[in-house]
Amino acid sequence: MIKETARGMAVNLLTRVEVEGAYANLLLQKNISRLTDSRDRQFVTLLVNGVLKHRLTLDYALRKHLSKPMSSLPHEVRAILRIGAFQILYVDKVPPAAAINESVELAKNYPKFPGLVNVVLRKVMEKGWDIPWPDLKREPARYLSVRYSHPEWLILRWLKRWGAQETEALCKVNNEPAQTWIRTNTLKISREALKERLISEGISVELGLLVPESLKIQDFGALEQLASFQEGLFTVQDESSQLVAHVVDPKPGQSVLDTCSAPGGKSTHLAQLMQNKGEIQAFDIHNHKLELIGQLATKLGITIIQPQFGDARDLPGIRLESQDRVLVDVPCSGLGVLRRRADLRWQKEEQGLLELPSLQFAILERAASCVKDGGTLVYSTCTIEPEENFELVKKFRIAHPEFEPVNLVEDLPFKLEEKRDIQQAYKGMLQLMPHRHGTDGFFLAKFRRTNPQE
Ligand SMILES: C[S@@+](CC[C@H](N)C(=O)[O-])C[C@H]1O[C@@H](n2cnc3c(N)ncnc32)[C@H](O)[C@@H]1O
Repeated sequence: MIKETARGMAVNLLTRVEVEGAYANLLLQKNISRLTDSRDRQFVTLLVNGVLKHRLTLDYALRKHLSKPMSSLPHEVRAILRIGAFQILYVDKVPPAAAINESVELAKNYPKFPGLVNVVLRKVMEKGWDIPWPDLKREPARYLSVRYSHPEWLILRWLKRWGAQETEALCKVNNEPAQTWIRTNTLKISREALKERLISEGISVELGLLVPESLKIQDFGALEQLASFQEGLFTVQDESSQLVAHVVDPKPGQSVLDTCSAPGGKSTHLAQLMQNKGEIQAFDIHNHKLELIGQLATKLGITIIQPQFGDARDLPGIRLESQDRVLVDVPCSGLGVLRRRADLRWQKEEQGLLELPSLQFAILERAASCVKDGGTLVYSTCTIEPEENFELVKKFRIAHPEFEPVNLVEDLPFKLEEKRDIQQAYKGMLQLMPHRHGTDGFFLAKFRRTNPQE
């Protein structure tokens, strides 16, 4: 095994991802603390996530300079080449010559390969992006797939729906580094006071524009080590996810049902908005994840959440028409968060996508049955696929005329700018897109149960 410098650890982890099919984020979490310098920890994370995200493009560029197939090389040598090429092509702060020298050093663990690594990476440096690409006009899917490192089946879906320009814009944004957002725990501190506190802890902070609790942070080491984090003054949550609880709009004292709730990001936000008064039944089908809800609630000083083990298609123990507010944050394809989850794009298959809507619909229908007369139902996903979003909502509306859409224009904590967003919001729906809104891809729909006889 290669020595554990930052680059050495990145090679070892990427090899394990490839050979064992291990999850990169879990491997990073487990191993990274062995590096004592926080800059090394950040660098390993950058290399591992960067190589996973850009793997298709990196392999395409490397293959142009290799005389043998990548598959004939040992896994570790492939990882060394990818890490080298990633630094040369994507990381401005590493001089290309340093990237090559460090890669050759790593390759010395594999006696036949330092020469090959040196020659190939020198060519990557010389040629840069100036290599023959597939033709955008003739082979748009292939071009976008290798140029932006996305699976071709996914590009084909998007091209059919949005055309080349919009698909390219989306792919570009998916490859940008994800920003870190946190949510102020307003039960303990105001956003302004938290901002000051974080600045005093050496962190760069910017106020978010979409919701009143969000802050964008930069230049932090390990968040868990900050006193403000340990005191439960905030939790990490993307800004678009923070919108959901505001759209649910629960009031103190109400009964709230969160059908798919682990690890508790939205349940705890709902509790904040309820001033920790009332009752939240938080279901999830994975028992081990329910513990996370309890841990997060305790840390944030929240006592009104009752984690419940159960399938949201059944919701055992929840009476019909008993809840003031119901949130249905369904399991989904996650294709709105490709920027944030480096290897997610390679874990998905089209067949899996096609199977999701029937599960989502079954959950939504059972959840809807729990909404009181006059109560509201919010459906949310972190995807941009219409089958899981608009089309599913349309089917629900046809099957359930007892639910009317709730106009979101007034309900959102920020002002919509684009006409098409406003039109959708009037019909109770909002689709955020990474390339148009700068957020994760996120979908929301809100309905109210009405009594048709009245
Ligand atoms: C999008 S995540 C929920 C995130 C959560 N609302 C939050 O904000 O932290 C979807 C959750 O649904 C759960 N899940 C999947 N199938 C389910 C089912 N049939 N019934 C209940 N929960 C389910 C998963 O375990 C996962 O935790």
